[in-house]
Amino acid sequence: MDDTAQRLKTLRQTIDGIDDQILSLLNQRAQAAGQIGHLKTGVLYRPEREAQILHRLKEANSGPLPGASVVFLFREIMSACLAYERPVSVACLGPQGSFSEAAVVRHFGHAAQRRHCDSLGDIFRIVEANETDFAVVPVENSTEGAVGIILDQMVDTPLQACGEVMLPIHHQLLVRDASLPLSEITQVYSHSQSLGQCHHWLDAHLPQARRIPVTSNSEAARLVGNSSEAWAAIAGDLAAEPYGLYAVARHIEDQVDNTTRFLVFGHLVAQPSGKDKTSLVVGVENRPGAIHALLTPLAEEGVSMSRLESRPARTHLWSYVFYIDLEGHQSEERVARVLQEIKKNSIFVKVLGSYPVTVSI
Ligand SMILES: O=C(O)C(=O)C[C@]1(C(=O)O)C=C[C@@H](O)C=C1
Repeated sequence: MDDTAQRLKTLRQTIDGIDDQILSLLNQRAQAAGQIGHLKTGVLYRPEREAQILHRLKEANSGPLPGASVVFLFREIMSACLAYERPVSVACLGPQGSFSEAAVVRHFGHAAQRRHCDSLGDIFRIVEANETDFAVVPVENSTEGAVGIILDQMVDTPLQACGEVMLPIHHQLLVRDASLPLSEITQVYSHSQSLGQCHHWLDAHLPQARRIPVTSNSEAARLVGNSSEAWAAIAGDLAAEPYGLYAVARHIEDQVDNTTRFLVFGHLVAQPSGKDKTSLVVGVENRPGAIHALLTPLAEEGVSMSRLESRPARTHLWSYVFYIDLEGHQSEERVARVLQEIKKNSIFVKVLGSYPVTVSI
């Protein structure tokens, strides 16, 4: 055996020894999680605890593994431990291969059981009926803005927002026959948001193709996979393989940092994690200075606002509701005082929930 082969053998023995230790520790961890599970009632998932664990390990990490890998690995470890206690079930826009499914996996790990829904309209209903523990829904995209139908449903649902997910969105042009020239594609299918996010690329490369919006990107991939027409779908990587499609153009989104923010909804009220956000919907009178009065308490209490979005109220013509994200948990005194003041200056307030800020990877 030469010198290199000997060194390889020794290093692999070292790795085998480490793997044995990791395996034993993982099983000890799963057992501890199982014991915690016996002390709880109802849903076992605890978003604030998971966020604290990920923040702590990311900060404690001295490398050489990057922080993103540490977060990814421990997310999966917690996912497996939670599944050992009892698997969590999550509704998302489907079919298989959607960005919503990618958001579920990014937040809950691969052990989460996914329930694919045909339309955004079904998703809240499924969780409200206790058919799944949680729902993950898209609320805004960095290129296309708010997802209106979800904003409207957030006002009506009795569910609580208990988590957020930031997902980088990279679009691929998917076809059944990889030799099909782009100039022969007659129709391109995708969710309307995704068609909007690839608008310039489509103008430049597929000017002849009709753009057809469907309920989700993965539904577009499914349609194209089932047809022998010269059609294409715009969807993410996850949607290619299940429907026998090939990516003939990659990263076709107009903005390189295209990101979608999702919220997690469930019956659970997330406890403070130390780094939280609170989302609310507020209706104000249509009078001069109403918004100013609404926002003044934020400045006075030093509470930052990370989002302010207006949307027509469906009850009166030309009146608006505002979607506001505040930094902090509603149980913090200064946030509670701000909410009190906002209530005084508005027609109605609905606190959608407080939840840990997404742990970036
Ligand atoms: O600490 C708990 O409450 C646990 O159930 C353990 C654990 C973990 O694996 O660390 C598992 C699932 C929860 O979502 C949070 C944490």
